[in-house]
Formats: sequence, structure tokens, C-alpha cells
Amino acid sequence: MTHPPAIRFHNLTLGYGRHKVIQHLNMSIPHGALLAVVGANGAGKSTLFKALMGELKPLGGSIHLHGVGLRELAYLPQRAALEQNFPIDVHDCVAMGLWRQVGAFGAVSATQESRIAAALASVGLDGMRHVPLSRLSGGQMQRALFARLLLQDAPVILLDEPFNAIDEKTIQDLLALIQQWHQQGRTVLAVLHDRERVRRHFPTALLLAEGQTRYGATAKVLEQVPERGIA
Ligand SMILES: Nc1ncnc2c1ncn2[C@@H]1O[C@H](COP(=O)(O)OP(=O)(O)OP(=O)(O)O)[C@@H](O)[C@H]1O
Repeated sequence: MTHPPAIRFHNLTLGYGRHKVIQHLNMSIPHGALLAVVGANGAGKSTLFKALMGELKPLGGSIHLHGVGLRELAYLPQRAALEQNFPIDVHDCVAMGLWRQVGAFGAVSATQESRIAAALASVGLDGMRHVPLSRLSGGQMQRALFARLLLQDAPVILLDEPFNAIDEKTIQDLLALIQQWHQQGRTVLAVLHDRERVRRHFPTALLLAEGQTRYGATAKVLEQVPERGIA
């Protein structure tokens, strides 16, 4: 079964001033895709996500979202170290995932509180709701950010290096959540560096590399890339 496109890049060129990072990218990502975005450092993986989020204007070409509003994209940027210094606890950080429903200063209803509790339980942080973010380990912080994504309930989820500097047990738990999102029909794009993980868990891949951008079934995309080619 082929799904209609959720995201289409049309002759897309991205960069900063005169520095072009991605050039003339043409591809469609179907609804429900589970896609790994791979490529060497500086290949433009984060740049592509920033453009998808509307944070960076294309130098050329265009990005089309089909059946998905810009506000329906959930985005987990590369390790938000800064965010961990915010003087809030785990509960309030996760509750921010509800901002579309309650607004920035709205009160959280009893139903929403139970959704927050369920999200915390799904990431294994149920006992930590009142712990300040500054006391969390890297893995626990990433669990909290995934709980927030759960509450956002977005049809399209962008994860930029979600497993960077995270312990293996957390990675496995978060991978299980990603699989759940995939089974629910959400579109998930994740920037990853670990080739084996990509092979095992992501059916499709986009390789960004100067002159040899490739998109399709993961095994095919990775087959001619040198062992260190995406790290
Ligand atoms: N704000 C910026 N201003 C100017 N150049 C930038 C900016 N952000 C990124 N770049 C440059 O654009 C290129 C692509 O950067 P990007 O962060 O998208 O790469 P990446 O594939 O995500 O790399 P990594 O795997 O290291 O995170 C790099 O050469 C980088 O130096």
C-alpha cells in the first residue's frame, strides 16, 4: 500500500548566505514513514529539520506539507543543554507538551493531569515528577523530552540525534516509543549516526552527502556508503 505524501521537497536548496548545504533536493516522504536521516557531520541534517520547522527559509525551491499544519510538527532539537537549566521540574517540562490545548498560561485539567501521569509512566519517570530538570541525567532528560512529545500527539515527529550520549537502556526504551508512533501511523524522521541501529529499526533512509543524496529502503541506501560514511 502506498501512502500519500506528507512532506514534499521540490528542488530544495538550503544554506546560510552563500554557503549552500543542500542543493536541488527532490523527494516525497509518505504519511506514516519511519525515516532515518543520515550523513557525515555538516551534511545538512539539522539544517533540513530547521527548514521543515520554518526556522530557516529555503535559498531555492520549496517545502510542501500535505494534510499537516506547521503547528502539527513536533521537533526535538539536538540535545537542548540550555533547557536543562530552566528552574522547573519534570512535571512542568512534560506539561509543556500540552501548550496547543491549554495555551501558555492556561490551567491543566484533571484529564490532562492524567495524560501527563501516563506519559511519565510510559518513559519510566513516574516517580520523578517533582525533580528539578537540573538534577536529571542525560538519559532521564531525554525521557522527559520524549514524554513531552507523547503529549504533543503530533502526526509528524522530527528527532535530531535523539540518542546522542544516552545510555543503552534509555535508547532501547525510546526506540520502543518510536516503534509505537510508527504503528500509530505517525510520520517519524530521526537524525542518527549509528548505522546498525538505522539498519535494524528504520525501514527507510535519506542519505545527505554532497553529490550523492540518496533516499529509499535503508539497506539499499547504506549499501555503498563506507563504514564511517555516516558518522
Ligand atoms: N547558523 C548557521 N550559520 C552558518 N552556517 C551554519 C549554521 N548552522 C549550520 N551551519 C553550517 O551548515 C552546514 C550544515 O550544518 P548542519 O548542522 O545542518 O549539519 P549536520 O548534518 O546536522 O551535522 P552534525 O551531524 O554535525 O550535527 C555546516 O557546514 C555548518 O557549519
